[in-house]
Amino acid sequence: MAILELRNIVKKYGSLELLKGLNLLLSESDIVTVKGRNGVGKSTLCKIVALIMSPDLGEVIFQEVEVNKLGDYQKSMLRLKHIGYVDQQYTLIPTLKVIDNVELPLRLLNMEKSVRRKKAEEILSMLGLKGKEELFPSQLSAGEQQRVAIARALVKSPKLLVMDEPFSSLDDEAMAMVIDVLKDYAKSHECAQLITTTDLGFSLGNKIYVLRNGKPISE
Ligand SMILES: Nc1ncnc2c1ncn2[C@@H]1O[C@H](COP(=O)(O)OP(=O)(O)OP(=O)(O)O)[C@@H](O)[C@H]1O
Repeated sequence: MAILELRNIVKKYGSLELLKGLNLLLSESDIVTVKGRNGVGKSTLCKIVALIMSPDLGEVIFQEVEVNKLGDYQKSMLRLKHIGYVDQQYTLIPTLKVIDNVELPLRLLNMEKSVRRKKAEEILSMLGLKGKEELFPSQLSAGEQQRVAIARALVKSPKLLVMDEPFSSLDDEAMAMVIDVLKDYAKSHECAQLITTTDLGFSLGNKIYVLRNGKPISE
C-alpha cells in the first residue's frame, strides 16, 4: 500500500528551480535512497516528504489524503503521529538528557511515562547507546548524537521515516548496526523510509535514485 506519493513536484527558490517535476512513490516497507551532490535538492525533498515544506507545484498524497488541502494543525498532527524525521543537523534539544530527547515525541502523544521510558530505552539499546541515557547531547560524540536523532525518529513507530544524510558521522560499524535496525524496522512495521546521501557509491534499499541538476534519475 502507498504511504506517500509525490506527483509532479517543483520547488522554487527565486529563479532556482528544484526537483523539476519529481514523481516518487513510497510504499509500505520500501527503503528508498536518493543520492546527489551538495545543493542538488536532497534536503528540500526530505522536507517536502516530511510535510515540513510545501512544494510550489505538484501534489503530496499521504495515506490517500492530499496534504495541500490540509491546514497547518492537521499537517502537524500527521507528522507527530506518523512521520519520523532526522534532519542533517540532528537538532537534539541541548537542555534535555538523551533519554528525554528520545521520549519527547511519546510525551507529545500523551503516552504513559513508564511505557515511553521502556520504549526509549529499548530503541537506544538497539542503536548501541545503552549507558548514554542520562547524558546531555553535548556530552556525546557526533556519531552518537546522530544515532540519538535516529532513535527519536523511530521511537514512535512511524509509518514514514525520512532521514537526511543519516550516516554522515557514523563509522563503518555503527553504520552497519543502524542499517540492520532500519531494514528490520521497515519489514516488521511496514514502514516506508527515505534516505539521502552525497555518497554516489552508496546503495541501500529497493529503489535508488540519483538527483542531477535538481532532477531525479532512476539508477
Ligand atoms: N530557503 C532557501 N532559500 C533560497 N535558496 C535555498 C533555500 N533552501 C535551499 N536553497 C537552495 O536550494 C539548493 C538545494 O538545497 P538543499 O539544501 O535542498 O540541497 P542538498 O542536496 O540537501 O545539499 P547538501 O548535500 O549540501 O546538504 C541550494 O542551492 C540552496 O542554496
